[in-house]
Order: sequence, then structure tokens, then C-alpha cells
Amino acid sequence: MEKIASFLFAGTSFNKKKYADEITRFKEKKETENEVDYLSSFERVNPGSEEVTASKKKRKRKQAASEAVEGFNVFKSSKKALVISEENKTDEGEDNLSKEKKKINLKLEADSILRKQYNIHVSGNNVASPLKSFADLSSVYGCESYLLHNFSELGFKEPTPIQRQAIPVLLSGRECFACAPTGSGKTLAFVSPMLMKLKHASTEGVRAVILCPTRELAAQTTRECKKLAEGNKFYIKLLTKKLIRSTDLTKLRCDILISTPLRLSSAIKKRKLDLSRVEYLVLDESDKLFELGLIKQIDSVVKACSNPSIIRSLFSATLPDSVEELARTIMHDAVRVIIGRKNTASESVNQKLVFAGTEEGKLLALRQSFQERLNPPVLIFVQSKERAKELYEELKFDNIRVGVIHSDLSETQRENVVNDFRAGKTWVLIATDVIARGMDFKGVNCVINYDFPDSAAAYIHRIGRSGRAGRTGEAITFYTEDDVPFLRNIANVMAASGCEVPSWIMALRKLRWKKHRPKRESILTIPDVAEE
Ligand SMILES: Nc1ncnc2c1ncn2[C@@H]1O[C@H](COP(=O)(O)OP(=O)(O)OP(=O)(O)O)[C@@H](O)[C@H]1O
Repeated sequence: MEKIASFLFAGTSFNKKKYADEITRFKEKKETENEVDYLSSFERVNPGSEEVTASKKKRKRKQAASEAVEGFNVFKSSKKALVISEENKTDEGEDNLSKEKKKINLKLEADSILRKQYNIHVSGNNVASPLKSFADLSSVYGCESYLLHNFSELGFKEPTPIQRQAIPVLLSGRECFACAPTGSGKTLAFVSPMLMKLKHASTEGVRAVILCPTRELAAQTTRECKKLAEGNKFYIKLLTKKLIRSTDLTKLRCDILISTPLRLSSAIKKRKLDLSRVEYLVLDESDKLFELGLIKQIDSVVKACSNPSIIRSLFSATLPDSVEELARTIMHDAVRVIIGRKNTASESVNQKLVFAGTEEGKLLALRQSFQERLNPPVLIFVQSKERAKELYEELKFDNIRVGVIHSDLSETQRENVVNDFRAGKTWVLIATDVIARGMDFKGVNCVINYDFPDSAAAYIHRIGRSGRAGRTGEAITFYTEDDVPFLRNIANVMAASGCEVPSWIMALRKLRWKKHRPKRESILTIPDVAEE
């Protein structure tokens, strides 16, 4: 597949032969000085061939990250830039080179200013310029009018920060790790470049794959993809049980395939689905996909996508270092894009901690808050399907339009529950973490963590169902004595996103957090149901 040359150098005509000596000199410096690398697009190194230890890689990345965070001062103070200009002064014949360098430096400064403005941090060599507006997509990348028309129809006037940077990175043919807050438009950030690069429908088999950790998210992503592709006749398919049963997958006509890892890996194994032509692979909610339970399936999908020029990208609101390390082993020269700070909650959610004492106390507090003020739609998270069923039994007698979703429901039942909540038929949805990630319910006013989340990442994703796309939201987290040892971890997330946290909580000891799912007393107070 064709790789587009770095946007930084688009329109310049640098004579590589003529300046071979300079290139060699700068290359030598790069190896010794660890500075920002303007020239590496001339000599793309294949990182796969480097024998670098994990810790060295980490150090390198940290250095790169801090360079990016320093913004354009990095370029201003760069010794290399000084060396370049000193040498050019002494050699008149290299005037043109000097002009090119100045042009490049100006471009880099402009990029840095834009990145600072939108809190975009990047690391990697020759990262494409961020978008100033959606119009850049047509002026710089030749985007077809249907896509811009669809943005405008959907009411998207300006790209969000992750879209400003991740779209040009992917369009420039680079692999990408992207971490941006919940509700900040990551879906469009990976779907649009895919549509632009695929250009038109084809009969060549599956050309792009998007993996999502749950069926609900896969269905939602399929819908979003279709909305964005409106006007271009792409074959966009959700891999469902029905599709698997009713179709000969060896002849599947499909440009973009969206699936959960389990379904896709079994379709590869049992139904001989051919993914060898896949040009784009997106792992959405990538940290979830790299968890123990799913890693085998991810591995089989990655292996099946055997096209050597495939572009892979990882998107999530939380991206632990361990996942990055693991993912780096399969990615080539990836660019890292972080919006704001890694692993932080959305700043548009007002977060509160409420001490509920006991399980009974939680139910009382919930009922009281609904009596005082119920501002639907409200999402309530509990730690298990059993507890979801119990809370549902309690609330359904309270004259509240309530729904429940958990993994014991059939695919159709789950679909109906989600649709009812989207349509406003139910006001309150009780859920397990099955819908904690990625689900985009419009205008959820409040998320209640009835049961304390089992990790900081789970907290960030759960509360991120509110406060999306520039709206504000609220999150209330109940805690009991059992949860106190883990309070500090959540408090840190709250403080990092600008919420007030009582000082006694911040003074608690920070625990290394393994999955926190204490055995809790039953929620049920209704005797008949409790005895069933
Ligand atoms: N440029 C834009 N301007 C306004 N709204 C946008 C824009 N891009 C996307 N949106 C809207 O923002 C909402 C959130 O987008 P999306 O679901 O992609 O978020 P996300 O970053 O993937 O969140 P999560 O981490 O929870 O999965 C959606 O309703 C989407 O339609």
C-alpha cells in the first residue's frame, strides 16, 4: 500500500543527494544527542529491526514525550537548529537549504502552537501537522465532499483535539496510539481516515477491521460508521451471529468489518474468513482488548491481518504503560497522541463521593436522591449481574421507568434495553460494566456508581457516559467502609480532573489496586423476591 510522504515536507524539493553529507552528520548527532529529528523522513528506520530493550524503549519514549510537551520551545532551543544555521552561514551555496530549514522550522512552530492550544501531546518522528479545521481535510488530503457534507449534517463544525491530530497521523500512513478523554470524538477520529483511504467500495474482500470489546459498542460503531459514510456506497458490516450463519464468509463483500474479538476470531477459525487484505485495523478501547481474557483472540485477529503494509491504531481514554509496551511489539514506528493527560477523567463531569455506610444506606441514599431530584437519563453501575437484577427488582416498584442490562440477557434483549434507554422510554438504566465503555447515550445527566468501581480505568469509563461532546454531567460514587482503602485512587482521578476532594481522603495511603470487588450484602429488601 502506498505510504504518503510526511506532510511536513509536502511541497518542498529537498535534494537528498546534494546534501548527503549533512544528512549523515545530522544522523550521527541523532544517535548521540536524542534530539528532535527533523530529517528522519529521509531515512525511515525500521524499528522492528532494532534490538532495543523494553526499558530503553520506555526511556526513549519518555524523552520523546517530554520534548513534545515542551511545545515549540524545544525547537527554538534545539542545538541542532543552531548547528544547521551556523553551517549555512558559512556556505553560500547552501542558501536554499537554509530557506527550506526555515520553512520547516516555521511549520514546526506553527504546529506546536496549535498543539499547545488544544492540549495535544505527540511523540514520534515527523508527526503530521494537526488540522486547523475540517477544511484542511480537502485542501491538504483531498477529502471527498460527501464526508465534509456528513460532518456538517451531523452538526460537527470543528474537529475535536483528538480528531485534529489523529486524523492527519493516520492519513500520513502512520500507525498510532491515541489516548483522549471519554466523549471526545475518538470514533470519528479513526473512521474518517479509514473512509478517506479506502476511497470507494470494492469487491476485494475485507479491507478494514474495527474491534470493539462489546456487542453494544460494535453495533454503535457500525451505525456511526454508516452515518459518516452516507453518500458513498461502502459495504459496512457488523459481524453478527446471523451474518455468520447466513453468509459464506469466504465470499463476504465487505469494506469495513466491525466485530468483537471473540466473534471475529471464531469466524477466522471456523468459517475461514480471510483478513489477509485488511489495510486498516483499529483496536477501540484497546486497553480492554489487551486484558487477559481477550488477548488470545486479539492475537489471532492480528495474525490473520497479514498484509505487511497494514496500518494499526489503538484508541482509548485509558492507556496503561503496560498496554503500550505490549502493543509496541506489533506496531511499526507508531505515533503517540495524548490529549490532556493520560488516564484522566473528562473535565466536564462534576464528580462527588458519598459515604453511604452500608448496603442499606446506599439504597436509602438512592431513593432519597430520586425523590428530591430525578434528572433523567441516569445510569447506575453495579459490580455484578446478580446485583443488577436485585437493584432492578427494588426500583421497578418505585414508579420509576427503569431498565437493566447485564450479560445474562440475550443479544436481542440487550439491544432492546439500549434502544429503550436511547429513546427515553426508560429514564434510569441499571448496568454492569458491560456498557461502561464507549457507549454514547445522548445527554446522560448523571452516572451513579452504586457499587464502587473495581479500578481507576473502570471509574473513568463509567463516569464518561456523562459529560460527552462538550456537555456537562454529574457523577456520584457511593462508598462504604469496604471501599475506604481504595478511595484515594479514585480521589486522585477526581483531583486530576479539577474536582474538589476532601483533604482527609487525599491523605489516605495509596494502595496498589488489584480488582476491587468485595463481597457485598444483598441489595434486596423485598422478602418474596429475596427468598426466590
Ligand atoms: N467534531 C465534533 N463536534 C461535535 N461533536 C462531535 C464531534 N465528533 C464527534 N462528536 C460527537 O461526540 C460524541 C462522542 O463521540 P465518541 O463516542 O466518538 O467519543 P469517544 O471519545 O469515543 O468516547 P469514549 O471514550 O467514551 O468511547 C458523539 O455523540 C459524537 O457524535
